[in-house]
Amino acid sequence: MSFRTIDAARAALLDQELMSTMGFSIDQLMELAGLAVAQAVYKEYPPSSAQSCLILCGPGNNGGDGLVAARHLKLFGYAPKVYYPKPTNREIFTGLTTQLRNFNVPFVSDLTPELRSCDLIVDALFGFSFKPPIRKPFDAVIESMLQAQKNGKKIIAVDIPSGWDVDKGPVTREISDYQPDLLVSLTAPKPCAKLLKQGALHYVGGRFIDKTFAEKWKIDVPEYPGIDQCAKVD
Ligand SMILES: NC(=O)C1=CN([C@@H]2O[C@H](COP(=O)(O)OP(=O)(O)OC[C@H]3O[C@@H](n4cnc5c(N)ncnc54)[C@H](O)[C@@H]3O)[C@@H](O)[C@H]2O)[C@H](O)CC1
Ligand SMILES: [K+]
Repeated sequence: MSFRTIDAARAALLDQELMSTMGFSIDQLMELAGLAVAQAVYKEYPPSSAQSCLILCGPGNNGGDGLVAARHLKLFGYAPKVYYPKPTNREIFTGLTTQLRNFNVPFVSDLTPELRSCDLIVDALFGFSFKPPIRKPFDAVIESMLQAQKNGKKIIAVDIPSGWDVDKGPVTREISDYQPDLLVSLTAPKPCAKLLKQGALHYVGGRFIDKTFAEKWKIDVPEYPGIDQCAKVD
């Protein structure tokens, strides 16, 4: 695993620079991030092999990436459902939820039956701003998600496997055995990505930086194939 990483503190600074001197808006970045996640899902688990996806969305921007991914997954031919227990009132999030309602994507509140019936779980609970330990109600959500994985469901983690310390990995007891089946790192992998188990699938997405910007931050721009929004990390 010879990729370069960016730690939690610098990832937040990089994000701020993208949205200040680089001239991006959060909507743009989130759209490209969520699209990258949906594309990585499609590449590894095409709708011919897996149809129903449960998207678990947290209270921050990681959850927003999940909402965007849900819309693209629907357009790609999946049957996504969204679990979003702590929705925020910020305009970008209310817009994303309105879009999903207009796309007839169901918002579900009873997690247990949904985890039982889905094929894929998208873990968009927490990203690079997560600080352990996990607070309620998300401790129980993550526990149920891990139980579903033991029952054969595949987990796609958005940016960080939720509950992992961004820089140190699965340090707390509750999530010590959590390993996603697929991780989609956004902009660049965080240090915890080095702790993915052998054989786990790993992509980088968030195709919004060029080589000059990447060099300044000492990260890599992956070799995105053609017009793809995500690239596999070997
Ligand atoms: N440049 C990029 O790559 C982009 C990445 N994006 C995504 O944004 C997240 C980071 O988003 P942020 O809003 O800063 O934070 P999080 O989503 O990680 O979570 C904040 C949220 O979670 C709560 N929280 C924190 N710790 C805990 C805890 N222990 N228990 C319970 N709740 C907790 C906190 O209160 C907040 O509400 C990044 O990872 C990418 O996925 C952007 O979408 C686009 C640019
Ligand atoms: K996540």
